[in-house]
Amino acid sequence: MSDKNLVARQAARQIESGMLVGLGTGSTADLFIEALARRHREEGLQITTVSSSPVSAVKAEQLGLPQIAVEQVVRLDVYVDGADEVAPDLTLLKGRGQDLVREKLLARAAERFWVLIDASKEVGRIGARFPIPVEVWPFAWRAVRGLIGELGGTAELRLNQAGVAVTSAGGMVLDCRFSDEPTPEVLDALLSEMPGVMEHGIFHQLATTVLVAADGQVCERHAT
Ligand SMILES: O=C[C@H](O)[C@H](O)[C@H](O)COP(=O)(O)O
Repeated sequence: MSDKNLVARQAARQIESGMLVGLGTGSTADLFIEALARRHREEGLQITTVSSSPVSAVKAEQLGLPQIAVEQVVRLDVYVDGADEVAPDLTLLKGRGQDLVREKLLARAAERFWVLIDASKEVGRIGARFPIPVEVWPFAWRAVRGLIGELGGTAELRLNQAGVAVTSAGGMVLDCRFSDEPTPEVLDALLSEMPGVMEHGIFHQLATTVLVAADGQVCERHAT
């Protein structure tokens, strides 16, 4: 079994009947959805789910998981998702996919936010491997790119085979790099208050537990 599958199953085992569970997006979240659906089907686990993306919503529906719409959510018991990078203080980088707005909304609304990774996602600081995704209103992308430049960064408009990549919330994505990088805390605050920004991929002080799989074992890291 792959490390991703192992960590997904371990997280699914920790879900209890009666919970409202947020479903993340991505290959690891997919494996968690499958493991959760198996428990629902085979063990009668009684849960309600809410999805962070249309893709996860379709998958949950196909597997028979009871769902509510994100519009109905005020608080949820646990949000479970993958990440692209995890720093030692459990700051995350997310958003290689394109569903940041709902992902962060659910992560913030959750009592607990469990992050599922294999050891390859652990980094010394976020931004070490991947650029920081900043989701922008389409009309604002050049202006935001200018503001990123004023912070000493560079921003590249994300493209895909169809041309410009458009997120599930209708935004465009600037993949940003900072040579003289401010701390994640400072960058989080600066990007969050920047006009034209819908959301960004720094998840600071949101994760409560990171489950890390390596060599067939899972260990847990908890926020302090
Ligand atoms: O927007 C995408 C999400 O942030 C994913 O959770 C992240 O990219 C990790 O994806 P994966 O589990 O496929 O590595």
